[in-house]
Amino acid sequence: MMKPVRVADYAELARAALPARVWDYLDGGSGAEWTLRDNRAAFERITLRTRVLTDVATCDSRTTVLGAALAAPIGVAPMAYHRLAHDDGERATAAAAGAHGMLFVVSMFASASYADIANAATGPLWTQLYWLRDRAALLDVVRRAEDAGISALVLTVDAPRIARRPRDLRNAFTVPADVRAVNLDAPVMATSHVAEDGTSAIERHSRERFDPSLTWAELAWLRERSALPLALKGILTAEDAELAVAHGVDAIVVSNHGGRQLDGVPAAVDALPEVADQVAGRVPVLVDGGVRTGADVLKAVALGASAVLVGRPVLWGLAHAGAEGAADVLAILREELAEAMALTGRPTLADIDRSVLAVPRPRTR
Ligand SMILES: Cc1cc2nc3c(=O)[nH]c(=O)nc-3n(C[C@H](O)[C@H](O)[C@H](O)COP(=O)(O)O)c2cc1C
Ligand SMILES: CC(C)CC(=O)C(=O)O
Repeated sequence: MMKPVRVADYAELARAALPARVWDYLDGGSGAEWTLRDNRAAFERITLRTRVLTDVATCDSRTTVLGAALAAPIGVAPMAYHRLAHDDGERATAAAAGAHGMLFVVSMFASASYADIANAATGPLWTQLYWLRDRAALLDVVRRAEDAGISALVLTVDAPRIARRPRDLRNAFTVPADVRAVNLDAPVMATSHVAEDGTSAIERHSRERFDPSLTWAELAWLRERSALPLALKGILTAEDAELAVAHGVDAIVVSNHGGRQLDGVPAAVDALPEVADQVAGRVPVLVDGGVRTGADVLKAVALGASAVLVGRPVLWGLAHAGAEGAADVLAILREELAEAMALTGRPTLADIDRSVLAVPRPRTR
C-alpha cells in the first residue's frame, strides 16, 4: 500500500502485520457486531452545515479537560495490552499522544508499568479501572498509578463481565504468555493466559475477577481512598448520567466499549446528545466509539462532547510502525480536525455547536 493518508488506511496495514487471532481480538465486537458497525454508520449519517467568510486563518483546537491541557480535544481510549500490537506497547503510545498534546488513558490491563509509561509520556495520563472483587488488588493499582503521577481515574461501568465475543470464542483467545498486565499482581492475572477450547480467556478471567455486584453507593469507597478526579466510562442514558452527577462524579465517558459489550445498544455518538443534554455542562462529557476522522471529532464536539477518545486506530498505527505509526494516526486526526474547523467556518471549539449539524439523512439500511 502507498503511504497511509487516512486513519482507515492503517486498519489494513495492521491486519497484515498481526496474527489473525490478535487482529480478531482488537478488531472484534460482541454478538452480531451490530453496535460495532453502527458506531461508524452513525457518524456517517451526520452531515455538516458549512458557514463561509468567517476568518479561519487560525483555527484553535486547544482545550482543558479535568485539568489536562490538550492541543486538541482528542485522547487515546483505554485499551488492554498494547504489546499485542507492538513490542514497545504503551510506552510508544504515551510518546505518540504526548507528541500531539493529546491525552492517554492507560488501561488497568496495560502491558507496561505505570512508571515506565510515565517516563515515556510528555502529556497528561489518566488510568482506567475495573472494579475488582479483590479490593486490596484494586487499591494497589490505584496507588501504583498515583505514585507514577497519573492525574485522573476512569472507572469502566459497562463491564460487570466481559461480553461474549464470537471471534475470541472461536479462536479460544488467550493473552500470549509474554504480554502481561504488569500493574496487576500475577495471581490476579493468571487465568488470562490459560487456554481452554471454545472459550475466551479474557471473558473467563473477567467473570472470576470483576465484581458484578458494584452499585452507585459503593463509589464512595473509592472516593474516600483517592483524591484523584473520577470519571465513569460506559454511560449511555440520561438516567445514569444524572445519577453520576448526583454521586459527585467528575466526568462521564459516553461509550459502548467500542461495540464490545452489549450488542444492540445505540452508537456512542447517537447516545451522546441524551447524556450531554441531561448533564448540561455540570461535568465534562467525553465520547468514544467509531471516531476515525477529524470531522467525526467536530461532530462529537457539536453534540456536546468536551473531547473524544480514539481506540482501535491507535493500535493500528502501533502495529504498523510503533510509536511513529501511532503518532501518525493522531497527526492525521489533528490535521483533519483543523481542516474541518476551517471548512465549516468554525475557528474555535466554542464555535462548534449544533448549528453545524444538518438534519440527519434518513437511514437507507
Ligand atoms: C483491544 C481493545 C481493548 C480494550 N480494552 C479496554 C480496557 O481495558 N478498558 C476499557 O475500559 N475499555 C477497553 N476497550 C474499549 C475502549 O476503551 C473504547 O471504548 C473503544 O475501543 C472505543 O471505540 P473505537 O475502538 O471504535 O475507537 C478496549 C477496546 C479494544 C479495541
Ligand atoms: C482485558 C479486557 C478486560 C479488556 C477489555 O475491556 C476489552 O477487551 O474490551
